[in-house]
Amino acid sequence: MEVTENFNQFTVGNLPTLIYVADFITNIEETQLLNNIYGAPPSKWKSLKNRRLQNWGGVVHEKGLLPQDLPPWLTMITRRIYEKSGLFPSAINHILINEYQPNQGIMPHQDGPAYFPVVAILSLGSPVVMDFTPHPKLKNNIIPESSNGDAFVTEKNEWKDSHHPFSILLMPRSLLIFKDDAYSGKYYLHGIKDSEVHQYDGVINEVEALASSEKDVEVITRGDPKVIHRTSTRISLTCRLVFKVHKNLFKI
Ligand SMILES: O=C(O)CCC(=O)C(=O)O
Ligand SMILES: [Fe+2]
Repeated sequence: MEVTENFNQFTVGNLPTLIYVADFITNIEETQLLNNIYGAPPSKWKSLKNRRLQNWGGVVHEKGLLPQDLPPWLTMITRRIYEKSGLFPSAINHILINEYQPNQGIMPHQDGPAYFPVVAILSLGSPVVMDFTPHPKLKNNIIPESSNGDAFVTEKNEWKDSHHPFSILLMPRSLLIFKDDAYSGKYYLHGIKDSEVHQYDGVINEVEALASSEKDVEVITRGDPKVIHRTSTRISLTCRLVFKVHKNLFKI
């Protein structure tokens, strides 16, 4: 599937295919989303070792999705991503909402096999740097994590010659979409460091990200080194499509 003309202008880096859209939502929409997320019943949160998450759209199993209707405050966003990107073959039906404290992150991983291989991540709150690392050659250290069907992999410093590590700065209200090599666990893992200071020297989208950052300027040091001070919580919405949807639990 081709990126819509509308979104083609937002591709960043040299790799197929990363798209960074600054200010995909407004400040008001960001506040409304945060109100809805924190207004959800406390039981909606699941605590992991290094972050909390909410799962929306149903439970992802190896064999597909046991679907649950998405609330309108989420479909308002997923419909916009679906329509503007042109990258999903049908409507987005699964959203993982991750919450990170300033000293929390997500270890390098590839997204699970149940998903159509395109992911859209909407960022709210504190900026962070996401790192893309070439997949380790050694595959004997995969640690499965059951919460969302994703496979997590411990870090190694080996990579294929043609694929080098790179990073991307994720500002609040921005949308990141990646697919192809950047998505495929064969080539890259993505992760976020669990440190309160993130260096953004050399990120592939520095110009695009900083162009819209006036009001976030207090957390960004433009000197040497270029760093972000993560002073507040970050929330991300990981929006994906699970192709196989099971209407009936007992047929799985
Ligand atoms: O929080 C993020 O930006 C990344 C989340 C992620 O990679 C995932 O949920 O699989
Ligand atoms: Fe991921």
